[in-house]
Amino acid sequence: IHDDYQKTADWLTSHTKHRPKVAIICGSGLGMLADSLKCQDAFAYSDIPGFPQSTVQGHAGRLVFGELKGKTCVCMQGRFHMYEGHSLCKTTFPVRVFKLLGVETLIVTNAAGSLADGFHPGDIMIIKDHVNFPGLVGLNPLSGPNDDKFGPRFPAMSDCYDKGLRCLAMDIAKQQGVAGFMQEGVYAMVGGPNFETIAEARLLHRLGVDAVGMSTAPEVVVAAHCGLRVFGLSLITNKVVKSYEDSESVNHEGVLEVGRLRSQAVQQLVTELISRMEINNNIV
Ligand SMILES: Nc1nc2ncn(CCNC(CO)CO)c2c(=O)[nH]1
Repeated sequence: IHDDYQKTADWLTSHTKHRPKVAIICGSGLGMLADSLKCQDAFAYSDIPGFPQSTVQGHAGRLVFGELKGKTCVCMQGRFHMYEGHSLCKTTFPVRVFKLLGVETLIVTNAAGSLADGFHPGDIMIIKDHVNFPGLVGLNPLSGPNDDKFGPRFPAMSDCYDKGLRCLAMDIAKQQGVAGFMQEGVYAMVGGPNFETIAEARLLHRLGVDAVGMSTAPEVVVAAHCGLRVFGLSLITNKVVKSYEDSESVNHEGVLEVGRLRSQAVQQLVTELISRMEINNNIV
């Protein structure tokens, strides 16, 4: 289905003059990142051949091209999740399209619940690494015949979150005065759509996971496979319930609320990161 990716890339290339080097995937309640793009060309997912549809509140369903600090970007306002019933090929379809458009760096953002003590709602966690639970049991976007045009049959995943970008992001956070609520940690993907049980939360915590969500890992696996540089961040929207005495329970509205609260800080961090990252002038 390589030509499906190519067909979508060709359709987009014929509908916008923008040739992006950076792609951004906006997580729940973080769609405002696209609003800061200048000279926008925006397309509803429903108008883009081969694109799945967004069905989750807080995920608009628009692909926005534009300029950010002089760098051409493409931004997904709304991502696709396995829990929506999309195949993993579909949830990660845009990543390979971005590769064919000439994108070199992928920035993924998501909302996540925190398991680690010392992580609080409103914190921004730079993703150092992930545990891809669905992938570990074979629910993996790379399953099936390998497409050698994109990458190797057995891709390494030991350095998929670019260290240089993580250091740059932390420096920027210090300069922007937001280091106080910056964290760095391990993100775990669970399938969802239900939130975890207490026993599952305690298991994840025991395994050294710092934050948990229902996305991101498949997109990063596909991005690493085709050689994109990746930076990820999780907006911590709630503390995961780990105690049977705790009456608090999590809900999606609360997740979106924290997104609104921190949207400015996330936007400023990502914008400055994009303006400061070097773009390799690979001739596409
Ligand atoms: N305990 C827990 N708290 C969370 N807060 C946000 N997310 C990320 C999942 N976001 C869903 C539901 O808000 C929408 O994609 C989670 C999660 O997966 N588990």
